[in-house]
Amino acid sequence: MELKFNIKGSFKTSDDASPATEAIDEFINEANETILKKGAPEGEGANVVDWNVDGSKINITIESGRYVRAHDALLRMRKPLAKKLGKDYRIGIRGIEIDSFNISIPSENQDLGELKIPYVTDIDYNDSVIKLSLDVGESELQNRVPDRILTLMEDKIAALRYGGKAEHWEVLWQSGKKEPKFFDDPTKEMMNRGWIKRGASRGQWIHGPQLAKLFRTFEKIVIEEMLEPLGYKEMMFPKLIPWDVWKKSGHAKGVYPEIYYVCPPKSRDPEYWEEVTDYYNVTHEVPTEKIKEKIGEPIGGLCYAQCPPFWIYLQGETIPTNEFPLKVFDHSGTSHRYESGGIHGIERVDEFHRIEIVWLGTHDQVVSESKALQDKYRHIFDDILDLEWRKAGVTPWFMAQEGLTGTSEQTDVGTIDYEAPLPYRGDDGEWLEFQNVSINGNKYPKGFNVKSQSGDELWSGCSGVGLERWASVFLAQKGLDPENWPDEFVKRFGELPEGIHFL
Ligand SMILES: Nc1ncnc2c1ncn2[C@@H]1O[C@H](COS(=O)(=O)NC(=O)[C@@H](N)CO)[C@@H](O)[C@H]1O
Ligand SMILES: [Zn+2]
Repeated sequence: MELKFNIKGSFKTSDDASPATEAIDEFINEANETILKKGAPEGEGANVVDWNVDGSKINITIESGRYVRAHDALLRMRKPLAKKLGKDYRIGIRGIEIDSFNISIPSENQDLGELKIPYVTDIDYNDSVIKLSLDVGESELQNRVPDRILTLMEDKIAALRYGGKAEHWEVLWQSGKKEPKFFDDPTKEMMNRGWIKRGASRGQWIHGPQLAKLFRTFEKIVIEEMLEPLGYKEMMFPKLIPWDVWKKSGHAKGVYPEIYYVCPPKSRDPEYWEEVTDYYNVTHEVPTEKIKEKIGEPIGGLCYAQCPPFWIYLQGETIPTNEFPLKVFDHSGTSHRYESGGIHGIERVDEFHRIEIVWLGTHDQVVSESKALQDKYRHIFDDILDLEWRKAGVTPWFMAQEGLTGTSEQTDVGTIDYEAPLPYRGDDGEWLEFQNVSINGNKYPKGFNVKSQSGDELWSGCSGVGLERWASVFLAQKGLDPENWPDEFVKRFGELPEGIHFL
């Protein structure tokens, strides 16, 4: 059974179209041979399988497969038919009405669960076919809504077929084994020594002077040993992300379960909020139900991937060829993800600190910049932090964040995860991803319409350095006592600051 479109609709005419029945018959027979086959492979295309004139309505039934889809066929017919009726009978076509629209999709997998898809009024599962009934009008046809519904359904069926295909993962490089200096959970040890305390919010920590200095030393090393020598310039990217950015970065396709949403107040007028402030002042409870009525729709959310908002800076611009490769980085604020349940140490938190590195240029420039960064990272992890670590090729981060698995068709596009063992997890404990380097192909320059004066296709890459993750790995392998830390690191760290003491 093939994919099938079936549409029953009508052209509404300005006058009774019965006198034109002969001409309409001629038109439809010809259309079945010409415009309804144009662009379709041999034997494919659309067919008018039934029609009749009923006063000022020309009722029509069109069937098709994947090529020249029934709704496209209907739209293709409108203009030439109107021309013919206008010229010979002075009858106009006022519009298109859709009485029924069905898409039948062959699929062995039927358990798609309870789906709520816009414009889909019914989903009927019978032997290996999923039949969708759509309730759409002419403007939805113009806006390609049926095609997007089909793509969405085929993605869902494909995801089922791969059975949530395991994430792509292959080791690319591995350092030598290193003797651990420490075997406990660094988060527990840091809490014992007052280096950190839990923040008031879910998955959030407050970093004491010791850990803050560790983070700042990591940043100093990344900037001095890598970003400055490679010519990266610091910028400051926004941390409140509106939907428009996530629509262009692709996150709007599937990041909803993990976003910390942001809703603005409906009014700044203190009087508008008086009921809320009075309620709190009397009860010392925050009336969130009342607040919900007084705030608007979410305008987006807190920073999630850190690089997307940067692209608004370049959006719509053409950049001189000799400016490439453009190289920037940001570490101006926190990222927030509503991570899955379970309390984790600082390895997986809802609020984290990251250096986001972004570079763009031609394909060759982006690939060679990625290699240059990887060389510097190796120098940092081998010669300064003295870590045991490895690199693994994985599903590109931006695909994973759109709910996709597998790898990109574009060669050279992909993400390299940097992973390290945490001795306290035991010999076969899961290694922790502590940063990554990605080549994102043309996705961002295209998504944000950024051009090069040369007209070459622009590519970009990004690398995320998670400071909580670096700290987790470094402290898990080296412990919290600077006398056990590598000299090259201590040289850059200096003295361990005194923390705050409690009685
Ligand atoms: N929940 C989290 N807690 C701590 N660090 C995190 C968390 N999520 C991501 N990170 C850090 O951020 C890095 C990059 O995150 S990512 O989702 O893999 N990639 C991206 O978002 C890319 N834009 C590169 O930053 C991770 O390697 C990790 O170091
Ligand atoms: Zn990024």
